[in-house]
Amino acid sequence: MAKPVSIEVWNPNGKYRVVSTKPMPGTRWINLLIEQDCRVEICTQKKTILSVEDIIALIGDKCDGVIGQLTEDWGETLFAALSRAGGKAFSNMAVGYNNVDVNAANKYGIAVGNTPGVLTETTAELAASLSLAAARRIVEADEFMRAGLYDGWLPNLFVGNLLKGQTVGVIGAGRIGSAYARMMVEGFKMNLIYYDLYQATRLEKFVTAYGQFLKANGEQPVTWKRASSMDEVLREADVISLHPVLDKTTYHLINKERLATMKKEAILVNCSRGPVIDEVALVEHLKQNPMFRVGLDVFEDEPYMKPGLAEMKNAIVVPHIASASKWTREGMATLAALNVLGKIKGYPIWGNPNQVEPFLNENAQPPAASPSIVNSKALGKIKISNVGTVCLTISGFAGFKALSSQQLHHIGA
Ligand SMILES: NC(=O)C1=CN([C@@H]2O[C@H](COP(=O)(O)OP(=O)(O)OC[C@H]3O[C@@H](n4cnc5c(N)ncnc54)[C@H](O)[C@@H]3O)[C@@H](O)[C@H]2O)C=CC1
Ligand SMILES: O=C(O)C(=O)CO
Repeated sequence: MAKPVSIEVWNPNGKYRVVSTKPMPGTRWINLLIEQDCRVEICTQKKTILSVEDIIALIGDKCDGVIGQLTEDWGETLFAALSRAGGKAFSNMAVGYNNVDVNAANKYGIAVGNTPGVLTETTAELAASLSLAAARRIVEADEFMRAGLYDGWLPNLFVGNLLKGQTVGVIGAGRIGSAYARMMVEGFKMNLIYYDLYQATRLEKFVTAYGQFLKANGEQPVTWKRASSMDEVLREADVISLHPVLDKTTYHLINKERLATMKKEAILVNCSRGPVIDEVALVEHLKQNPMFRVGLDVFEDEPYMKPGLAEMKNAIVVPHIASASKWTREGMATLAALNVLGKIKGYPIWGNPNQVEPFLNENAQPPAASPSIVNSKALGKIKISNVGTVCLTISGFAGFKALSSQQLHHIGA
């Protein structure tokens, strides 16, 4: 039997019971829920990662929906418990949902939400920060300074890499990978090589246009190339940033053999998920190649690092903070809450999870829709088309009913 968990309750008389497994930034998400007759219960237990038993205790006998975290194991056991409690909705407060067994959720008819878009630029900025910090050895130099070792300017002190004119490689050029690529190309005039299962057309157009602009101004134009294999990126790029989803196809994408194909002085950045890199192989590679550098936000056995990593001077390690800007974290909380609310209220699903701005406008009511439900197709949920209607502010289900048939379609229909 799990110990009782401590909770904070908002709007105790609300009709729908929504549980958040963690306090989340801001209050807008709470207000949006209580305005719609939800009783909001927030777990305030001083324990960073809640166990399945803890969460079962939180769900209790009656629960309409849960907002959870990427550190939690949302599988058969939890979805069965949520279903028994009458729950119909779960949302991760994260865009990645590799901690969620979506098939198990489908089995119980539970909607699974995530929070795309609002963290794109923030996460890309951290990847860019790690790239720069690694290229210019900022963490090593900072430690040196604080240790009182600086006794005067020297021609060879902390010499790093110039990014301008080098090649940036992106693996997984989706929302975040493309945003990172744009930052590195525009900010540092790097050439781009990327690998993704799909063509990143907008990104290609951006680099082409920027290259033309530079050329027109008498500068060396930047270039882009879509690689036909990931290995091509690893061989050619000077800085490589990983941004794919974590699934069976990307587990240990970077392993001993692939590390060996990279340039000896390359920089590798990971702001996706830890298991995309074989971290044991990485530690060995860092030991053998002191000029090879990494910037890591995520770890294979998070929150732990593989033995030896913490001692490596050529590794910069930060604790999974890539999405940690105030605006983004508050926005993630809002999207997660609205995903759960949308299902409870029977709203349709927003048609384009890449255009979530209307949900984030603090001066307007959010659209009556769930911003992003990843298993909408399996649940046969109605999608609302927001193409060209990003300012749509229908309020309530009646507004949704009033939409024309062109604006609604069944997924897969
Ligand atoms: N460190 C952090 O705090 C954060 C980490 N993330 C991670 O970043 C991931 C990506 O997020 P978004 O860019 O929003 O998702 P996205 O879905 O827009 O992009 C992922 C891209 O990976 C590509 N991809 C999938 N399998 C691949 C493969 N085998 N090889 C190459 N490319 C492949 C997809 O085609 C897609 O373009 C999330 O799933 C999450 O795990 C996201 C936000 C913050
Ligand atoms: O959204 C995600 O996937 C995260 O990793 C949280 O920042």
